[in-house]
Amino acid sequence: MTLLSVQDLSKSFGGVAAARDVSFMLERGEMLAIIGPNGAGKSTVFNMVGGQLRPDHGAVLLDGQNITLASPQKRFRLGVGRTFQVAQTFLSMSVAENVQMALVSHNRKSTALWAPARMRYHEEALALLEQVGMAESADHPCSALAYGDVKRVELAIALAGRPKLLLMDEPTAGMATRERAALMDLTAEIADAKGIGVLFTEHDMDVVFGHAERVIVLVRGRIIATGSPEEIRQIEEVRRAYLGDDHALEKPKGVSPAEGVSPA
Ligand SMILES: Nc1ncnc2c1ncn2[C@@H]1O[C@H](COP(=O)(O)OP(=O)(O)OP(=O)(O)O)[C@@H](O)[C@H]1O
Repeated sequence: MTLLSVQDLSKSFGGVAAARDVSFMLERGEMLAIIGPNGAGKSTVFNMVGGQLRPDHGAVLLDGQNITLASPQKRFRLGVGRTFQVAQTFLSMSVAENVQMALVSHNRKSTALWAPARMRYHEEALALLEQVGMAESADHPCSALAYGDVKRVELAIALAGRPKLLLMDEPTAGMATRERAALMDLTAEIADAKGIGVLFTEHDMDVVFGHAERVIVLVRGRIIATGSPEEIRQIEEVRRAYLGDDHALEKPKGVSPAEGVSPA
């Protein structure tokens, strides 16, 4: 069964139609990017999938279950994980404790029991940190990490909820170019291994064309194209939507989009 099915989602703010009849599907293990110029409606669509915004009409189905009106918390319990544009970690806590908190929360234990919970889920947290290459920093405070490493910890936190679907809002914002490719390679590897569908918005076209398997192009709230990165790059209408940024749709230098960008 299709993991995520988005059907005719529409949302207006006053007179502005931010999303108009947006429909798409996402399969397990797939990396799907939503791109579009500023104000195209990317965040609006993303937030309707995540539950932060209620659509005017249309439906969101996860594994066939209608979650259109479910709260973000309910979606989380059903397997929708999310990372944010600005990483959300507790800086004063250690790397491991941040992941343990997420495990406690996923297992619905009250965070009021946090003191004894410090001992709980330590092994599981370490296993998740191992997956994102951060096990060696388990005891460091998050505040001591480089930003790219914080984003890896955030990925481990999202994985603690055992998501089927991972929503990543501008995952590489604020990161150096090499770190961007490495984070997205890691995400693709984990998504593939665990069969997690990943939906992400992204302004960096190198990231999009190097790491998405499929791309949706939104312009003024409407999907104007869907296809592989190679197909999307060839569509004249898409090129026009990006006029003013002549090189936005060029191939990343020396990289085949099918192979992705190699980690640094
Ligand atoms: N809460 C809101 N109230 C009023 N208008 C809104 C609201 N949220 C979005 N809009 C409008 O809806 C349209 C789509 O906005 P949205 O933020 O979804 O676009 P975006 O593609 O994510 O843009 P960006 O790339 O700049 O983040 C824009 O015209 C925006 O001004």
